[in-house]
Amino acid sequence: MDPAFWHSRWQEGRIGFHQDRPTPLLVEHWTSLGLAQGSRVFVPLCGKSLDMAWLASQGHRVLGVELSAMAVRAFYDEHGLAPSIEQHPAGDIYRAGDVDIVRGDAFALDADTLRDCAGVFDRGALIALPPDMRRRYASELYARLPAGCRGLLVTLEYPAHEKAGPPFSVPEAEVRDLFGRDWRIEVLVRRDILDAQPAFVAEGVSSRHTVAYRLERR
Ligand SMILES: C[S@@+](CC[C@H](N)C(=O)[O-])C[C@H]1O[C@@H](n2cnc3c(N)ncnc32)[C@H](O)[C@@H]1O
Repeated sequence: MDPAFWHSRWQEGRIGFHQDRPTPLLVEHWTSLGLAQGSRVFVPLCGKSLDMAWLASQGHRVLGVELSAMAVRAFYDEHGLAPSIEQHPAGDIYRAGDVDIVRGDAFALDADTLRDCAGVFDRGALIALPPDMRRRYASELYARLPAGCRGLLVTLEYPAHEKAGPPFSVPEAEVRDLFGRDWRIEVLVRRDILDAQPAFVAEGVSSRHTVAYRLERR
């Protein structure tokens, strides 16, 4: 899961994680977070996700971070936007409309950059990382988000011995272990998605759920 792994996924077009519509759980549950119009939302490991455009359409300012320049450029191209590009301590920052994306390593983002993020949306981010990186991700990156920040975290759960990640299975106990000290955690929904994912069934996976959590930074 080092940068070379993700760069080659983008270069070779192996981006099965990309969805051609906003994440349904985002659309269903985002308003329950009660974030104000105009507030800034952090989208870690954002790819070229349509979730960023959807959040902007809801009146948010969006801050994404993504390793792959190819993904960042594709996001703006596909929305007919011509971003400005400036230097940022963590990499280049692309800006257009209400969506800013830092092209760089999420772990290099400092607290100052994340200070005004009132919200965070995490889909395909925590679960894209292997266990040791998930611990760093929670204890370093999420730790830089400000008190009161509210988030929607989407995870996957499946018998981990039945398939190698990514995406990794991240059970509720691990979410509570990673985030429970600094974040209030509430399960919003746990949904059985095995029937909707024939590729997983073909690989021998016997159960698969997606879980949406509401997070609130203490
Ligand atoms: C599984 S994809 C999910 C992308 C997006 N969240 C979505 O739902 O389509 C994970 C993304 O994280 C990016 N990534 C991986 N490690 C990263 C890091 N340390 N910093 C920034 N981006 C990273 C990859 O290039 C890839 O685009």
